[in-house]
Amino acid sequence: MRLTRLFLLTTGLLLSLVTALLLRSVWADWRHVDAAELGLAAMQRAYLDMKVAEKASAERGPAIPVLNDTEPPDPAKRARLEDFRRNSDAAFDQALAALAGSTDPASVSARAQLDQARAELARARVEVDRVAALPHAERSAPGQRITRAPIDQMFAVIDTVQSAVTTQSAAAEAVYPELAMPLVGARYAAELREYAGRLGSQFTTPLATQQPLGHEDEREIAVLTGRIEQLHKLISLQARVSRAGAALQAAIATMDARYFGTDLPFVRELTERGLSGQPYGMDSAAFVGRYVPPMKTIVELRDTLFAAARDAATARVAQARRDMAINAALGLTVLCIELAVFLLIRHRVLLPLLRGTQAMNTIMDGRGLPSDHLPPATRGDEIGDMQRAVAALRDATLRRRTLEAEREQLIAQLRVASDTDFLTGLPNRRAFAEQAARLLAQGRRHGWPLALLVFDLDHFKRINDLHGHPAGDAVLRAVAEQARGQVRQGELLARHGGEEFIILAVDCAPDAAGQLAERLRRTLADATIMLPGEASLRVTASFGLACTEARALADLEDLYRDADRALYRAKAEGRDRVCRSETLFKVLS
Ligand SMILES: Nc1nc2c(ncn2[C@@H]2O[C@H](COP(=O)(O)OP(=O)(O)OP(=O)(O)O)[C@@H](O)[C@H]2O)c(=O)[nH]1
Repeated sequence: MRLTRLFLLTTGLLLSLVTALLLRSVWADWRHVDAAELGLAAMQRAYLDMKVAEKASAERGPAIPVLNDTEPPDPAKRARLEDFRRNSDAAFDQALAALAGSTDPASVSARAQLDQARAELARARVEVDRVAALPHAERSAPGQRITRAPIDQMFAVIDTVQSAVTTQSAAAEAVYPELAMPLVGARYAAELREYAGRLGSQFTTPLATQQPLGHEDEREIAVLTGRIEQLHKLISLQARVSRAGAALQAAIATMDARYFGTDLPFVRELTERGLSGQPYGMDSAAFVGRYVPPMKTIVELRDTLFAAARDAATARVAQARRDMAINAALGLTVLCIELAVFLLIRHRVLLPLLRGTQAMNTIMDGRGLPSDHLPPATRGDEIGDMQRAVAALRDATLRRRTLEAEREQLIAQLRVASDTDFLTGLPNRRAFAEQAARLLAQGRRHGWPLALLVFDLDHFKRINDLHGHPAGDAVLRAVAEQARGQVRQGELLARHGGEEFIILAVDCAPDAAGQLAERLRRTLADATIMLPGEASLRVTASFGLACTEARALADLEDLYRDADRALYRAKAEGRDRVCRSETLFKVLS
C-alpha cells in the first residue's frame, strides 16, 4: 500500500475513533444533565403540589365558620372563604401548568391525581355550600355531625394531593437518592402541617357552638395527635441521622418550641376541658388566632427542607453541565490536536517526500529538471537533507546534460569540419560521396534523370606560379563563391580536390544540365577575381558533363569516369568549354 494512502487511512481511522469517543462522552454527559434537570423539575413540581395541599388545607379554616354561621349569614365569612378558594384554585392552576407537556410516567400520574383532587374539591365545595344554606337549627342540633361531612370530603382532597406529592417526590429521589432525606423530610413536614390543621378543625365547630367534645371527637383527636407525634419523631430522627445543617436545625427548634412546645399543650388542655364539659373560655375565632400562627413554623420547616434539596439539585445540574462542557472542550481539543498533527505531518513530511520522489522520478526519466517544484532546502531536519540531496542530484544532472549538449555540439562541429573543405567552405570529396549516394538513392526511387558536372580551372598552376599560393587560394575561394551562386535546390556542389569542382544535379534532364554547365562556365569566365593587394585576374574553367537515368546506375563511379573523360576532352580541345559524355547521351536519347 502507498504511504500516502496508508497515512490517510490511519488518520481517518483515528479521527473517526476520537470523534466517536467524543460523541459518546458528550451523549452520556447530556443524558446525565437531562436526568438531573428532569429530577430538579420533578422536585419543583412536588413543591407546587405541596403548595396545593397547603392551600386546599387552609381552605377548611374559613369553610368551618361558614358552615356554623348563624342567620342571617355573615358576608365577611363568606368573602373570606371565597378568598381562600381562589388561593386554592391558583395553586392548582400553577401545579397543573407546571405539568403541561410533560410525558414522563410520574408527571402523567401526578396530573391524574391533581385532576382527581380538583374534582373532589369541587364536590366538597358544593357540599359546603349546600350544608351552609340549611337552616341554622338543623345544622346546630346537638349530636348532629352534619357540618362534618363537607370537611371530611375536604380531608379526602388533601390525601389525593399528597399522592401527587409522593409521586413527584419519588421521581426526584430516584435521580437524587442522596437528597432523599430533605425530600422525605419535606413530605413529612407537609403531612404534619395537614394533620395539625385537621387537629385544629376538630375544635372549630365545638368552639363555635360551645358544645363539649364527644367520644368520636376524643378518638379522632387521639388519632391525630398520635400521627402528629409520630411525624415529629420521624422528622427529628431524619435530621439527626443526616446531620442537618444549621438552617434546618434552627427551623426544627422553632417548630419544636412554637408548635410542639405551645400549640400541642394548649390543644391537650382544651381537649380535657371539652371532654369534662368545662367552658372553653374562648370562641372559635380566638382559638384560630392562637392555634394557627405557630403552624407556620411547620410550613417554614417544610420550605427549609425543600430549599436544601432544591439547592443541592441545582448545584448538581450546574455541575453536570460544567462536566459536559469540560468533556466536550477536552474532546474537541484532542480532535483539533489530532487534525493539526495530521496536517503538520502531511505538510512537513508527506508532501515534501512526495515532491522529492516526483522530482527524482522526473530527473531519472530524463523528462526535464524539476527546478520549479523544488522548495528551498532551508530545513535542518531529515526532510531538508532529502531536499538537499534532490537538489544536488538535479544540479549534477544539469551539469551532466550541459556537458552532453556541449559534446553533441562539438561532435556536430567536427562532423561539419570533417565534411567541409576548409578553404572554400564547400562540402569536400568525402561529404560529396556521402550526400551523392543519398541523392542517387532518391533519384532511383523517383526514376529521375541525373547529371554529373566536373569542372577544372584552366592553367591554375600558372596563377600559383605567377601570383603566389595565397592568390591561388583566393581564386579557389572566389570560384567556389561564383559556383555556389549558380546551383539550386537538388544540386550538390563540392570541391573534388585541387582546383577541380563537381556538381551532381538530380531530377535534371540533359538539356537543363547543359544549360547549367554553360551558365557556370560563362559566369566564371566573366568574373573578375580580386587578389590580395590591388591585383585582379580572370579565370576560365573546362567542364565535363555526363547524364543518365538514376535507375541505370549501380554507383556514381561510371558516371564520374564519363564526366572526367569529357573534361579531358574539353582540356584537349582548347579549354574554357563544356564537353558532354558521348556514350551516355546516346543512351538517354
Ligand atoms: N594555391 C593552390 N594551388 C593548388 C591547390 N591545390 C592544387 N593546387 C595547384 O594547382 C595546380 C594544378 O596544376 P595542373 O594539374 O598542372 O593543371 P593546370 O595548371 O591547371 O593546367 P590544366 O589543368 O591543364 O589547365 C598545381 O600547381 C597545384 O599545386 C590549392 O589548394 N591551392
